[in-house]
Amino acid sequence: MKMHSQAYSALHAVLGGKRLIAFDLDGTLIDSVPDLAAAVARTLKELDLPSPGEAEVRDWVGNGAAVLVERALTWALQAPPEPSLQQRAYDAFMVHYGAAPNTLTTLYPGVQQTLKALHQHGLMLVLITNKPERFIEPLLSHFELQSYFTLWLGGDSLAEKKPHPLPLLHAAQHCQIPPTECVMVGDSRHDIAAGKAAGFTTLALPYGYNHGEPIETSHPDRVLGSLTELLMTAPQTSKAID
Ligand SMILES: O=C(O)COP(=O)(O)O
Ligand SMILES: [Mg+2]
Repeated sequence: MKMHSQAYSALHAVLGGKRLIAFDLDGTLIDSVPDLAAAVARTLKELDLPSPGEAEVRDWVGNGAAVLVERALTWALQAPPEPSLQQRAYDAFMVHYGAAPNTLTTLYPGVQQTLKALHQHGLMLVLITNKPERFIEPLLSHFELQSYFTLWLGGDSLAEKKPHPLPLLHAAQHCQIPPTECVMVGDSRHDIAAGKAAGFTTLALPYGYNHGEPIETSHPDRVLGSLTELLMTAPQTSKAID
């Protein structure tokens, strides 16, 4: 057990000098796969195709709704879908998910408390997800998180989505904060790649959706055990980056 005098503020160690934190949504703040999987299952059933389970859908999340639907169809057909079927399935998925985006979805532990504390600490918080923009506000509002965010961007808000750095650079510019003072917090290789390309510090969470790969393989600046590690005063451990 380390002495209290050796304790350090993880908030300062991780976020010292930082002014903007960009959060990913699915797999970082919310465990949304149960509702995504239910919407995918309804979509495929409607098309008389076999339905995948949550475990499959978990590995398909990360590149937005169109790619999720395309992966589900490719799995069900064992071949890439024709464009007309892809469009029908996408339209059906948007209706099904839009009708029930928060029935089975839960917040990960410590999310509310961490966002509130960071916001009170004066950090600018933005949300950058690959989820279609129309689903963001209903989810944030359901979980009472929207007041913490200055800006949110979906996968269809701009011309490019993660892993492209555009949404991150757009957020930094919107908030007039240089990328060197910005952090990207996410669960997938797309968050880490976008963060690195934008010149943000990258923090990863290991519990989300990363196509079945450990997030360490994307070499984030630091892997957190949970979001609350951004706030805790903790003894120095091997997890510190420098
Ligand atoms: O919708 C997705 O595919 C992933 O969304 P995320 O960027 O919030 O993880
Ligand atoms: Mg994610």
